[in-house]
Amino acid sequence: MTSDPGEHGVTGIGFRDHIRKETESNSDSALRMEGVYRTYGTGEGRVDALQDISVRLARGTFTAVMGPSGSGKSTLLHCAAGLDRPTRGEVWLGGTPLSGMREARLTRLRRERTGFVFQAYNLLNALDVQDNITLPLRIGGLPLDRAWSEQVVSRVGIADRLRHRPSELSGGQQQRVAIARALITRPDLVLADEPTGALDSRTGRQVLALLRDIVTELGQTVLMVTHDPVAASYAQSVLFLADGRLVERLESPTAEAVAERMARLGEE
Ligand SMILES: Nc1ncnc2c1ncn2[C@@H]1O[C@H](COP(=O)(O)OP(=O)(O)OP(=O)(O)O)[C@@H](O)[C@H]1O
Repeated sequence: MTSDPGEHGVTGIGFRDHIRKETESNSDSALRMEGVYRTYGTGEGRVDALQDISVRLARGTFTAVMGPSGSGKSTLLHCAAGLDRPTRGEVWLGGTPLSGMREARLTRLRRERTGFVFQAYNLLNALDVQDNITLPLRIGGLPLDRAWSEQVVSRVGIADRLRHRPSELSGGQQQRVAIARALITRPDLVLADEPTGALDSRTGRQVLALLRDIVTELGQTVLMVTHDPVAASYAQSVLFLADGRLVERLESPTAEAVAERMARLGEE
């Protein structure tokens, strides 16, 4: 059998396959970061907040980010969400590369493709629960998918509170509303920054179980920054940062294994 190395040779096929696979795997991924650096300041005041970060989050996965204070966790979250731009490297959100994107388009993409859950809930008390949940749609001029909205509201367990104001809800209920708001656009990536930081441990665990359930039951992808090894143990994998570098990835973490890694990285 003969073959034309120009058309079928290892190099030609390999290269085309490589490009095709890259494109496919990027759209399979909720998030991909490749060789990401983020440097703040110059000279004496220079801080290398992220150094050579490469990571890929498959859709429908729950990943925690841990590391000592100042290790770059928030910077990683912000670069992943397009809130901050890497100094070097590339970020793909749901297969779309973010570098070079104009600010207005990046803002739109962020509204449509990411959902944020904060420690402090950040709900608007002037609006009732229903309007808080659908606010990202109104801000982004996006249509309401009624079936998805009902599924989300019922899954987070606040269907009987839709006409209440956030101040009339417990902390755990408010965080559930915030999770529903993060999900309403059916984003590529839900970013959670210390989502249980303001909750007692029992309520915190219920919120973590909910985050895990939106991954397994609704197919969402969650990236969560936390200081708490128990919180991290709800994720399917944990990324450990130290001095801006990704130093370890732990699969199927237990709280004990996470705490042990953190102690090694110098944090109690
Ligand atoms: N806008 C900025 N300008 C200058 N330095 C910054 C800026 N943002 C972050 N840094 C620095 O980058 C490093 C990483 O910060 P980052 O907030 O990502 O860490 P972190 O792991 O989230 O910390 P923590 O757990 O304390 O919240 C720190 O040294 C921080 O001081």
